[in-house]
Amino acid sequence: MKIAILGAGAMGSVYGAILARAGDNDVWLVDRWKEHIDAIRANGLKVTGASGDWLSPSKATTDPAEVGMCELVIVATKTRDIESALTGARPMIGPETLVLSIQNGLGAYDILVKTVSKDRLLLGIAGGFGATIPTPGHVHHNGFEIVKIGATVPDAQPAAETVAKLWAEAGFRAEAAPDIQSMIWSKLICNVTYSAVCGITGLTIGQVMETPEAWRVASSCASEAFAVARARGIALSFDDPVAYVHKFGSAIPGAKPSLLLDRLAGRQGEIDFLNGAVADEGAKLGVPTPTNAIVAGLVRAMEAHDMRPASHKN
Ligand SMILES: NC(=O)C1=CN([C@@H]2O[C@H](COP(=O)(O)OP(=O)(O)OC[C@H]3O[C@@H](n4cnc5c(N)ncnc54)[C@H](OP(=O)(O)O)[C@@H]3O)[C@@H](O)[C@H]2O)C=CC1
Ligand SMILES: CC(C)(CO)C(=O)C(=O)O
Repeated sequence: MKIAILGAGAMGSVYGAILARAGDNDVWLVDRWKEHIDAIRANGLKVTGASGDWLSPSKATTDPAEVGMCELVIVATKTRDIESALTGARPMIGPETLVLSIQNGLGAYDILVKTVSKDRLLLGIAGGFGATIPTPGHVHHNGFEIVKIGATVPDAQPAAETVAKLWAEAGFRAEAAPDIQSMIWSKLICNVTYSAVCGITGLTIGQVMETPEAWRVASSCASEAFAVARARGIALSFDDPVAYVHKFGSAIPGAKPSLLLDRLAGRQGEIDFLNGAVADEGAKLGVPTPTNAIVAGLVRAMEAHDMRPASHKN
């Protein structure tokens, strides 16, 4: 299958590398980060971490016109960049192209449906990867846990199953998700546990779990998000959110959530789609979310002053 990864940062690079390794796929990494793309074009994409240490044969470009029409475009930008990335990606997207978008948090769907027809739109989650780009041309991932792919309308469910099979054949633990709300909220509960607390303190996921004061705040974020999901009528496969997020974190203790990586790099993170979104949903439904509201406020204050967590012992 001809596939473009639109936004080949930390996660997009992992997706592209592994899909390209499968052999049958013609995979392009497309990103506006020239240094990263130039490094891949010159030396290949170096992958280290949970899938081993290896060199991926993915092709890479900053120009969607060089790629041309694709059968599948995987959007792996941050949520706030989806719209502009899709606008620039027009040469890769025709009437038959499937668009699979994989972001953490709430908000991607509302942006995507403005430009992608629902019968070609798939949403996904990737859980337990903890990916970073240590240097241009090199992606590292702490884990290799789960990928779920779902349709937003029943007509697109067969496409979700075909695409999930393609990912599984490439080596991902991937499956089609019959209920995308459940898929999105289950992952959101994990993200809001760690994103803001790590982003504020600079601690890794494992360090938050080991530090009682940090863990109290993190698990309170999880419990509040679980209560909001319940109030929204989201079907979840677990009853104990704290045990659920503890198991999630235990698989990637060394990982730094992307919100922390963004803070360390002085970039705006996804707080509005994570803890901020839980607080907004809670306010609409009358479910108290004081911890999520406070940590979201602190992250926004840090972003406003470009405050970065101090370095700490690992
Ligand atoms: N990192 C992780 O471990 C995980 C992240 N996620 C989620 O996956 C999504 C992606 O995260 P992550 O990979 O960490 O993010 P990154 O910031 O590492 O990667 C996103 C890439 O998209 C690029 N981009 C933005 N806009 C465009 C555009 N218009 N055209 C081309 N490229 C563009 C960015 O460039 P630039 O830097 O210039 O903005 C960046 O290189 C997020 O929603 C995140 O929450 C999910 C699971 C795990
Ligand atoms: C690392 C983390 C928790 C946030 O970016 C993540 O979403 C994942 O790897 O599943």
